[in-house]
Amino acid sequence: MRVLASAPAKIILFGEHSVVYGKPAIAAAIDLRTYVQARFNDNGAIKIEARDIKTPGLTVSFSEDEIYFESDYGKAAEVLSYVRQAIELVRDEADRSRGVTVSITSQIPVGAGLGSSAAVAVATIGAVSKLLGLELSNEEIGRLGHRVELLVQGASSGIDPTVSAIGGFIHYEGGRFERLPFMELPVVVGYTGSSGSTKELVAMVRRTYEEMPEIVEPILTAMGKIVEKARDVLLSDIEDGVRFQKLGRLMNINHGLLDALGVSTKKLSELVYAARTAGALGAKITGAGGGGCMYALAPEKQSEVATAITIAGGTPMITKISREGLRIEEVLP
Ligand SMILES: Nc1ncnc2c1ncn2[C@@H]1O[C@H](COP(=O)(O)OP(=O)(O)OP(=O)(O)O)[C@@H](O)[C@H]1O
Ligand SMILES: C[C@@](O)(CCO)CC(=O)[O-]
Ligand SMILES: [Mg+2]
Repeated sequence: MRVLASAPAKIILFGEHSVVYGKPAIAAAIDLRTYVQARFNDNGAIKIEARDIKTPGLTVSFSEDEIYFESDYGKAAEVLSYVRQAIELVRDEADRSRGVTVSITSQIPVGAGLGSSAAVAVATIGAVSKLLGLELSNEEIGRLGHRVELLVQGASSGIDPTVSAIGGFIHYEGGRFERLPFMELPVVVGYTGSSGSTKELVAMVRRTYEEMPEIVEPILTAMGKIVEKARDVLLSDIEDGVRFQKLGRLMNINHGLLDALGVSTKKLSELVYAARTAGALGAKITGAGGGGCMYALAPEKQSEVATAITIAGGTPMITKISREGLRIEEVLP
């Protein structure tokens, strides 16, 4: 038997980092996906084939007529830890005796703030649980995905695996989510081309918080207030033009506060300012930062903003919100 599952990337519209401290956040699934195929193998082991993730620490030396390979197995194992933990959690719930092979292909840039870790965990749990005959709802799979992130990262709010599992638009707070009405948002994502590790960025913010709680706490509180205002704007019965203007202002304030926490980079800020100059109503980091992506809200200006992001040295992506979360694509005997 073979099962193919897929799970989407996400953007955090408002509230990354502060959500780790129990404040609310708003996120949406987008139409980039990670695909995971799971099948049984005969040797009782876990085998992972991750084709589009670079193997770190591989050194190749050439001499006269010989080639030597040296690999840092520790680093390679660390990179696959989300997939491995996802498989282990499902085997703990079902059957540890059967060997499982998992093959991954992904459209989501890694470490870019678009939730690649959550998508790979959720798609793996979806495929392996179906293979092992467990009937889990997408919500339950989102909760298991949160456990994977906690085990690997040490800290995670759970918003990324939740939105990847259930899709659409959500308001998330303290482990609970509320679905927001679906709407098309005219957004452009800008990728800096560099990556940041969510585990390290969350730990860095934690250190700053512990050093200066009297300064960082009000920043996190303000971020939570931005999210509540944004939720009111998203739910209110106003004309789209006014709605986008209000959201744009809130995005710009949220970006400034993320910058104050130290998670922006020169390149991210350049893309943010380039997008605003080209007519975006708002632009901010999305996800953990430290590289990765920003997004801009640009009604009727998406192509101008995409061009400005390219000129500033980034890669623009005009994405759509994905209504669907985890999806079982096919089950073959
Ligand atoms: N296609 C993949 N195959 C295997 N592992 C992956 C894949 N994509 C992501 N990962 C795992 O996720 C890690 C990156 O996760 P990280 O949380 O740091 O960034 P992100 O999820 O892309 O961004 P953010 O958390 O800010 O949204 C990689 O180092 C790797 O361990
Ligand atoms: C930085 C963070 O807030 C969002 C990462 O997409 C981490 C988390 O919520 O677990
Ligand atoms: Mg992640």
